[in-house]
Amino acid sequence: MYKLIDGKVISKQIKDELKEKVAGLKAEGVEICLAVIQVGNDPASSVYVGNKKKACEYIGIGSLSYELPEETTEEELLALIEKLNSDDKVNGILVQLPLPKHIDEDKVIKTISPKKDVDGFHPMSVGALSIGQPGFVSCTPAGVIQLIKRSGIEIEGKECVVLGRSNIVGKPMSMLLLRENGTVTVCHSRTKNLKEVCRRADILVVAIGKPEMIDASYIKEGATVIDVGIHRDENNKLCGDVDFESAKEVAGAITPVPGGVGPMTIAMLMSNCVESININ
Ligand SMILES: NC(=O)C1=CN([C@@H]2O[C@H](COP(=O)(O)OP(=O)(O)OC[C@H]3O[C@@H](n4cnc5c(N)ncnc54)[C@H](OP(=O)(O)O)[C@@H]3O)[C@@H](O)[C@H]2O)C=CC1
Ligand SMILES: Nc1nc(=O)c2c([nH]1)NC[C@@H]1CN(c3ccc(C(=O)N[C@@H](CCC(=O)O)C(=O)O)cc3)C=[N+]21
Repeated sequence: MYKLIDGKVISKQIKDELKEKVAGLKAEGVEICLAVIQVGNDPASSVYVGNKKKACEYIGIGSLSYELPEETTEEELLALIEKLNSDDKVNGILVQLPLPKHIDEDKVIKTISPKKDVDGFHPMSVGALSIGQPGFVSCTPAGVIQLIKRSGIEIEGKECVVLGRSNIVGKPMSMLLLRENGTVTVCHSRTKNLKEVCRRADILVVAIGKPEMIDASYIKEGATVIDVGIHRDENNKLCGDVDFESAKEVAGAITPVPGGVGPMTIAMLMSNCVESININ
């Protein structure tokens, strides 16, 4: 029998803890504010941005929303970020990705002040994470760690396999598991014997962006399986990178999609916003 790791329940716990903290800060006259920028109107991005605004309201964090047209130039976007960087009332800045092709994402990420980088994507934040210094940690991998820990699963000494090496999920995920004293292997599209490597994992984190690719044959009996992937089919139904129905037969614990990692990403974004007062 597998244990379902419920991201809705765990993210609610985290948001309730933050809500209490924010109320305490308000009583001391400290207000927190997140600025969210969306360029264009990709429907998936609009859902995420909407969820972020709802979470801010629930916790008591102020939010400023900038919905810019698809044709916005890179210069215009950078100018807005600079303005928000120097606005003392703004604690965190989030630019929803992906951006339209004519805008250089790396340049945008680098322009956000590391003090307001609540996504944890700035090279300074990533560097700080890799050498164990304080800084913002990317929300999705931070959420995965919370899911594992709050489910009572130990990471220390475990064989952890991360499937995917992107800058926003796979790489920071491997750094965080290492920080928790896991023994970490990172796999990617050039990995040989992928199945065999995955089957060594006590903890398997999947972030490859391939709908339901990972079935039971990749999973060791009793392993913890965390599915970061999120895909929407033509009927608007969501699925992950893991074939849940197959995987649940061998996994010891597993996250669903939806209701797994997704809600945690937002809870950790809120956590980073609250953290930002210690950085400013
Ligand atoms: N729930 C949430 O909050 C979030 C969910 N996501 C979802 O997570 C998934 C991953 O996102 P992201 O990291 O941005 O994706 P990317 O496409 O940036 O990276 C995918 C990674 O998987 C590797 N990969 C792809 N195909 C294979 C394969 N067949 N075998 C082995 N490795 C493979 C790639 O290898 P290589 O480097 O060699 O190309 C790459 O490292 C997506 O479904 C995305 O939608 C992302 C962010 C947040
Ligand atoms: N600057 C930036 N930061 C991000 O953190 C960022 C981003 N850009 N671009 C896109 C990805 C993806 N992402 C998700 C957030 C919430 C859910 C989420 O709430 N998912 C719900 C379902 C929501 C739905 O119905 O679609 C769930 O899995 O249960 C999913 C994915 C953040 N990302």
